[in-house]
Amino acid sequence: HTAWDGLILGASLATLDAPAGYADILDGALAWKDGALAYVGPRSGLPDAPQRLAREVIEAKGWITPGLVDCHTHLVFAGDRAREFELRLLGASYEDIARSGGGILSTVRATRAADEGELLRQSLPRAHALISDGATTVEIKSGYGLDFDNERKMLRVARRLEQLGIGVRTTYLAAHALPPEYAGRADDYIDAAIEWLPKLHAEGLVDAVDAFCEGIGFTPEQTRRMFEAARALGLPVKLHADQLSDLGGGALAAAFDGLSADHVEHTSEDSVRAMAQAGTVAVLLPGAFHVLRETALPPLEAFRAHGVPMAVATDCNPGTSPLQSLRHAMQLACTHFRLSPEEALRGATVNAARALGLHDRGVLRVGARADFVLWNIQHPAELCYWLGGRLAQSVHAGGHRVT
Ligand SMILES: O=C(O)CC[C@@H]1NC(=O)NC1=O
Ligand SMILES: [Fe+3]
Repeated sequence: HTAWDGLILGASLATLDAPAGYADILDGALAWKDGALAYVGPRSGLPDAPQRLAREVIEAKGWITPGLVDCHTHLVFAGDRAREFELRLLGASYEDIARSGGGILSTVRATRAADEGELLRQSLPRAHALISDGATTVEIKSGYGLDFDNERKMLRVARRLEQLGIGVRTTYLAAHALPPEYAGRADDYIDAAIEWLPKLHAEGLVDAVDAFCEGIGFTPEQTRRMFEAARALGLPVKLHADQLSDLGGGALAAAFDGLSADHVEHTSEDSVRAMAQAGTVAVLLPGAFHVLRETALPPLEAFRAHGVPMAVATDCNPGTSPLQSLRHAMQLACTHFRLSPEEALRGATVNAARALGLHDRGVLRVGARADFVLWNIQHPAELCYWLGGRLAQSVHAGGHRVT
């Protein structure tokens, strides 16, 4: 279990008889000041920590971990696609549905029809669900608006979810699908999406830029143009890469020093090498793999062999991954991708923060954001073991208790 080093702050005194090898176990006490962790370590050394918290930790039968970071979600959207779920169970493929005007475009129609307040109202329950299962930072993409006003509306709603006390990082994903008004004119649409970007960035609505590089999405050349526009504004990039086929998406993200390449089921070993070279994180999305009944596994051994950090995220979206628990995504990553529970937890904390270009969270250390979760578990592997259930006793973000 020494591989857990650096991940688990420690256990309450009640569980100090935890499995041998948890060399870094402390008595789980911690303190914060102004939203950052001011002290971690034995309770006896606590300077001015809130005694209430110290008592809660020490007397709880639980473990503390860093707050979970969900580094890939589409959680702002209107409507749902339950009917499509039925059609896929009757044999329709995801691509068939997309090509016949359903899929992403049906969510685009619903999202365009909802005003900002309604979009926020429909998105709040999904954000609350992620938080109640341990998420304290959530990445949220646009990509169901596909015109300036509606992409802006989505990004504004994403920013407003910070009202829940969590960290929010926004990603501009106008290059998610071709809207009907640009049917057959993908290059013209990319021109328009590039034109909207600086205006949205000027309003403080964009933290990163993404694209769906796929046969049913955009070409590598169109993706490259989107990325060049991001680079011109100093914005980092990430990519929906090699999800259904190998278009060299992993290498394309790496060529722009991308924060991450996501999905990566069909990513080649050459792309893995390029990702390792660039420090690009591989974001595994086992929810979409599971729901689409995908069979191609991401090149996990290549990621491990080349030292590409692996993150795990929900990809919370109405089509391929209507998943509202990052802990459940961790379970799926272990079951489908054979990640160890330690790799899955690292993938939802340290590596997920890295996939967002953040270094002040995903780990418990002095000076980091005071984001942490107190779990009702006796062993950290339980986070990946239990399907469902409510394991989080309390969730703390930026020095405030959010659940
Ligand atoms: O089906 C949806 O609504 C989004 C699907 C999601 N977007 C993407 O580029 N790949 C996905 O799995
Ligand atoms: Fe996605």
